[in-house]
Amino acid sequence: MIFLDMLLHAQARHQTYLCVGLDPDPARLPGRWRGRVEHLFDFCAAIVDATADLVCAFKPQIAYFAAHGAEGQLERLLAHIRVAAPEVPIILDAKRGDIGSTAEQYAKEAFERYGADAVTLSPFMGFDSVEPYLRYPGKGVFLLCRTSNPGGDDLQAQRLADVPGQPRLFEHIAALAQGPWNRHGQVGLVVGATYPQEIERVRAIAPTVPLLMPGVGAQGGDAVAAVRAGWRGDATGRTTGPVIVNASRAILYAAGGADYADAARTQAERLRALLATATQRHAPQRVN
Ligand SMILES: O=C(O)c1cc(=O)[nH]c(=O)n1[C@@H]1O[C@H](COP(=O)(O)O)[C@@H](O)[C@H]1O
Repeated sequence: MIFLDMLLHAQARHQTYLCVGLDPDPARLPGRWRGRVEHLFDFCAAIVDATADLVCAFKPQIAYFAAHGAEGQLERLLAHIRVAAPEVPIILDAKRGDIGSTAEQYAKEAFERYGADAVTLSPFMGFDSVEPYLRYPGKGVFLLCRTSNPGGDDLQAQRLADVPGQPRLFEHIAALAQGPWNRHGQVGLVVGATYPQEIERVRAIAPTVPLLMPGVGAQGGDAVAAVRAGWRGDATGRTTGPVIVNASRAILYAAGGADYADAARTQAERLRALLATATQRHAPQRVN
C-alpha cells in the first residue's frame, strides 16, 4: 500500500492523528536499562506494542540510533513494527538533503535498508536533492517547511525578493510541495505544532498535502490549535488535508520505572483524545 493510503487507513481505523516519535535516549531508559545502549530496541519495541492501536504513524529518529552505532537495533525496530503494527506507516526521521548522487544512497538507506514508508528531508538543496526519493513509487517525503524550533525563523521567515508576491521561504516551500515538486502525490510538509498561525498559512497555500506536526509535549506546542489550523475535511468528514501530530519525549518518558510502557499508553490515550476534540464534528471515518 502507498504511504498516503496507509496513513489515511490507520487514521480511520485507529481514530487518531497521533504519531509516536521513537527517540530513545540511553540516559533516560527506565530502571536497570538506564545508560545501556543495547536496550534501545527493547525500550522502543515495548512502546510500539503499548501504543500501536492508538497511532496513525511511528516516527523513529535515526540520530538516536546512529549516534551509538545502533543502526542494527533500528533495523530490528522497523521489522518489529511491521509485525506488531502492519497497518501503521513508518516515517523515518532523517532530515536528509544532499546532491542527487548522494541522495540516491540516502533514499536507498531509508526505503531499502530500513524499509520506511516515508522520510523527512531538508529542501534546502532544491528539487534535484529530493527527486531521488520520489523515484520510489508510493513512498512519502516530508519537507521541512516551518520547523518547531524558534530558530526556524532565521531562514524560513525570510522573504524571497525574486519570487512573485515575495513570499516567506516557508510559504514558497509550501507552494512547491503542493504544486511542481509533487508530481505523484508523495510530498508532505513538516510544520511545528508550536506555530499554529504559520500552519494556517501553510494550509492555505497547500490545501491537500499531509502535514507532519512535531512540537507537542516537551516543546510546548498547542496540539488542539495545531490540528484546527492544519486539518481539512469535506462536509462528510472525509479528510482532504491530513495532519499527523508527533510526540516523542512526552510519551517515551511518561514514567521512569518498570511501568514506563503503561504510562506511555496512558499519555498516548490522553493525547489522542485531546486531538480528537479539535475535529470533534469530524472524527476520522471508521473503517474495518
Ligand atoms: O522532522 C521532525 O520530525 C521534526 C521537525 C521539527 O521541526 N521539529 C521537531 O522537533 N522534529 C522532530 O520531532 C521530534 C520531537 O520530539 P519531542 O519534542 O520530544 O516530542 C524530534 O525527533 C525532532 O527531531
